[in-house]
Amino acid sequence: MIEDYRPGSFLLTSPRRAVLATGERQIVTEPDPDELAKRVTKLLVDSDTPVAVGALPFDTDAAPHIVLPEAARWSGPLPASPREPVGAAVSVEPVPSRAGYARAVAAAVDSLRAGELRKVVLARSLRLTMAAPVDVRTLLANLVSDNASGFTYAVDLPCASGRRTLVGATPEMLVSRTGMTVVANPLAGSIPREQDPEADRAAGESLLASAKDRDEHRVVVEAVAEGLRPFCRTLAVPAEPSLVKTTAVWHLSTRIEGELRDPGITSLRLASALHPTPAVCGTPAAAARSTITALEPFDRGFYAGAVGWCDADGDGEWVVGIRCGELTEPVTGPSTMTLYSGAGIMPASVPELEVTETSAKFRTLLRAMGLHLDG
Ligand SMILES: C=C(O[C@H]1C=CC=C(C(=O)O)[C@@H]1O)C(=O)O
Repeated sequence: MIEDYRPGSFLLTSPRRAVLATGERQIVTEPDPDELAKRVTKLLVDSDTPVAVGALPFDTDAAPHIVLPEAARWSGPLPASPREPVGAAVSVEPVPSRAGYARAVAAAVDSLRAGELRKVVLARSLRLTMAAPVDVRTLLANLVSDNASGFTYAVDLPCASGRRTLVGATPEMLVSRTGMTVVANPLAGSIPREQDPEADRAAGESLLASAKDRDEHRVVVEAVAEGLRPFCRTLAVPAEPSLVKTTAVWHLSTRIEGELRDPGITSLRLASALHPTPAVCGTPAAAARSTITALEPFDRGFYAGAVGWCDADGDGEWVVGIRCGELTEPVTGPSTMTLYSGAGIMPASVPELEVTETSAKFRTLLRAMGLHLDG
């Protein structure tokens, strides 16, 4: 299926299936969640378009980008393929610097200890100026090969001229709806993987035992359960997190499953009810958002948003838009790829460890691009 990806297409793969959508019949940018879900469902029911695809930005006041494509098709999980080079970077600019990020984390820890906040997620970026155009199809194939148990995606984003594409491989599913069954799988609490298998296992176990990480995780599970409860007749929330791993990091994970009260609630409506969870924002959400605005020197755009699809029955799958880069291809001049990586900050956070954790998270994209850089 990846062979058929073209610039401008939408692709989302999961361990169960992949969806590829091409062309744009209509774009919906309504920010109100109820209105957005209603409008998209009406367009799907009134047309022969099988699915709507797209992304919600991090900022819930900003416009979503939901597309009714010309054509869409599903396949089973995508196979791994031989790795191919993607392209070299001529310059790499960390924004903020690693030291600047450590200072922002220290400032957030001060606010957390003062009791204004319970948790906040702070991100940093790496701006890569590319020596040659990036072949997104090859990048996607490399991401799929490295992240068989994750969700690889490419979304075309609104752009005044040239092209902007969000590309990534996230381990985190925000929410899926299949008939009356709703599943959410929040992740939060992380530790970098180790090369040595014994040390790697020990790192995972230390994460599972870490009080700071379990608190950081609990905040997200509580918010997701609270967000789903009004829509669900039943909701099963495991008391204990489990471990999941990507090639770069271990995470704490909790799979929540519920049964919908009302078949009219679509996967898109559920996604916008949950987004942004404290896995990307914090608690309380409004205070966390102001802290993010004050401490991060960039606009997140669609990083830490949601990416997914919704069909005419309301079924669909939405993932958290992390472990990604935003590729900007201007009409003239070099392409840039801005990678984003964030970490949940708690009162017990140590700034240098959050720098190391965000470095490890950059590796998902750096590795798939064939770049051996220490972000
Ligand atoms: C915000 C990111 O990760 C989130 C998801 C899983 C674990 C996280 C953590 O442990 O900090 C983050 O909350 C990111 O990768 O940019």
